[in-house]
Amino acid sequence: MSNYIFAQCDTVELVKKYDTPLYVVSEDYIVDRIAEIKEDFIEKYDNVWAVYASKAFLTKEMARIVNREGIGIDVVSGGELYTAIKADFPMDKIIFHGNSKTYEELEMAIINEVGRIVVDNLDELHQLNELAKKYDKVINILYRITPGVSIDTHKYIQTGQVDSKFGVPLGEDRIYEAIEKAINSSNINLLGFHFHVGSQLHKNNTHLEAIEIGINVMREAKEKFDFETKELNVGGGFGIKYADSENRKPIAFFTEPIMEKIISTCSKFKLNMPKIIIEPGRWIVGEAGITLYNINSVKEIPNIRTYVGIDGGMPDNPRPSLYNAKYEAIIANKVDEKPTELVTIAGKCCETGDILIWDLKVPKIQSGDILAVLSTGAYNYSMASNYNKIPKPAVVMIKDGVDRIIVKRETYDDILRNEV
Ligand SMILES: Cc1ncc(COP(=O)(O)O)c(C=O)c1O
Ligand SMILES: N[C@@H](CCCC[NH3+])C(=O)O
Repeated sequence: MSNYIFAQCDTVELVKKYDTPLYVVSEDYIVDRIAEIKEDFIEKYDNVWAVYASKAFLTKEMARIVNREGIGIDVVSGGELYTAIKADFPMDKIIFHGNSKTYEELEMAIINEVGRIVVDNLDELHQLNELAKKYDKVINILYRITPGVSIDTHKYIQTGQVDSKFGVPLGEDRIYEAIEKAINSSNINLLGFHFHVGSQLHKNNTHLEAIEIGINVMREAKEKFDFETKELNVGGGFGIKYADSENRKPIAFFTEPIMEKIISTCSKFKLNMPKIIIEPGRWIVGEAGITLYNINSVKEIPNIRTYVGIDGGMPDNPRPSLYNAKYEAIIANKVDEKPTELVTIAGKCCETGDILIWDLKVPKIQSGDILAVLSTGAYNYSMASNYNKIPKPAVVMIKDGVDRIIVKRETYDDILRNEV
């Protein structure tokens, strides 16, 4: 009987060593994805750049890996910025996002000389300019625009539609008022524009539609204010494989048409080519991760369904309950056995909706078996909570078949550390 091998490691042995639930992340996979971005995007075109959207998965070690591989990082909160600082990430390679940044977060970004701040609204611009004056700095910014496109993904992970909390809306010339204000702000250096249309996209048409809209803003800004756009950041959102019916596309599937479209549209309108930035998160790390669980119980409701209770669920992976996200899984200690039954993988929270997988085909299983849920590298550890006072799992990173702990398992005392 053989066990499931992930990133050259026997997952059952990992469980013996580190216990469950356990996030396991392949460094080799992450390095391969970044290498693909370098080869097919960064080295292929002039004046382009990639930053990793760290909200997908961020630890100090992840920031060190991304830095070593030579791309930038996007952060979206003081906490993510702090993690990057503690990992000695070069501050000029950081882009700071966020639709509702606090005064303290803006101040932190300024003091630490973050490379670019993506400004979401005019209140933020005003605060930033005042803070920049206080610290006698000039801040590089991009405006996040809301392109107003329709997006083929779950409603909760669409971002670029007209009715969105993200970015400066394009209706009623709001963006031109914002551009003029930025140009006239003493301590602001407007570099250009950013949009992010949505996440887990398997088609490239939405990016292309948004590019047309973005370049139109560039064109009008040139006409109205003689403003030359130096940077256009087209966001991330490139999809990965979760279910068997999906496939991760090569990065070039997105970047080639993106670059073609930008080059041809800029040339049509006689605009200089700006620096083009992409921000993949999930695409770099999603398939790099799996989660290992112990099966606690197998409960059959005759003629209805069989619930398989595991030692994790919603707190370590909220995506199924939040977005109805689908996952594939295997029984790690029974990979050679034929799937014969259909079961439902139930999380351990006191919550009916805490179901990780509704229908999973498995061989005959029993308590003590190990479940490996696949493609959990993105938005699992980073979205984990302590609901029901459940400690967060450890994270093990694997390189060349050698495992090392990068985040220790939380203890009950860790959960209570700030309580009086
Ligand atoms: C501004 C921005 N950039 C990049 C990303 C990365 O998204 P993904 O992980 O889907 O590539 C997101 C999240 O959707 C985002 O909001
Ligand atoms: N957290 C989401 C995506 C949000 C991406 C950031 N805007 C997910 O798991 O799919």
